[in-house]
Amino acid sequence: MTAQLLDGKATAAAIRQELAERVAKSTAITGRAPGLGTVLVGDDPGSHAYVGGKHRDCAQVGIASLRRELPADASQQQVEETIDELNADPACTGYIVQLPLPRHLDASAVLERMDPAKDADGLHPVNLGRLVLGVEAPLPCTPRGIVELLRRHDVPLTGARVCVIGRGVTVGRPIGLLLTRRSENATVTLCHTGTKGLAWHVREADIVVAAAGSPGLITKDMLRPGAAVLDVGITRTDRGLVGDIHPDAAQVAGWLAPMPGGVGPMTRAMLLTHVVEAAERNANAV
Ligand SMILES: Nc1nc(=O)c2c([nH]1)NC[C@@H]1CN(c3ccc(C(=O)N[C@@H](CCC(=O)O)C(=O)O)cc3)C=[N+]21
Repeated sequence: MTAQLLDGKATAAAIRQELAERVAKSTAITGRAPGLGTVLVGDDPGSHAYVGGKHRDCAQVGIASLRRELPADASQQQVEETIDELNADPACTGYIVQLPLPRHLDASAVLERMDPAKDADGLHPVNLGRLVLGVEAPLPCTPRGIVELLRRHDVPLTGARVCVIGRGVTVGRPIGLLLTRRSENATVTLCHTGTKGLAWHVREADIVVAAAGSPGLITKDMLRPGAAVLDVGITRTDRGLVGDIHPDAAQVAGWLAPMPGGVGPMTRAMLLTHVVEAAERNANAV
């Protein structure tokens, strides 16, 4: 067997087309295109590349770009002033603070200073709290992108056994909250570096979400034949970008979201979706 493709690249392109129509409508009502702000501190080439990709996506769907770039030695106060400015700017519909921030900065204090209504990443503590409570809010982009990718490929979620590997705040920690909502109704096991018998947990799963940042961690012998496998890991090596799923896994999996071309483009599409949803809320208030 060779796995069917969970094609994040094509799915994200389809979502961008849908969003372009919605942007045109909300812009007609409010008289202003939605704007995505990005706050980028320092000169990490990876971060610059990611932020560049987000603004390319914006241009495609008619969202304006508000780029804020600060030097690697920017002070906490400088970063917080940038946050205050975006909170107050009516041209900024939603924004993100590109993570990680340089180590001398207090990232939690920066995130908490954001207006939760402008949180395009769904990572503001108020919005994460709303996710726990089941109150509507922008969702973390990668988990929402994963659910959307599975839905659009008709991978069944109700009753599915999902094994998540990794407990990071952007993916592993929140995805269980999405997938165990009544509307998704999956059963989720969260594995991490302290897990005993990882292979056993993975083999039980109908859906495997690998978000550990450990290259080639999930091998074909660990998988239940036919499982849907999603690669969320990205590690930069001298061989280029390497995911958490070993390439051989495609021989056993029923579905595969590869890296690149799987979850990454979906994450970006969900970021745009949050900006459009915020713009539509603004248009409804007109
Ligand atoms: N506040 C914040 N929000 C984020 O969402 C955020 C962040 N900080 N910091 C870094 C991580 C990483 N991340 C990626 C998003 C898309 C791709 C993506 O589109 N990847 C392409 C390949 C890109 C390439 O070739 O470099 C793909 O998988 O096909 C990758 C990584 C978002 N992050």
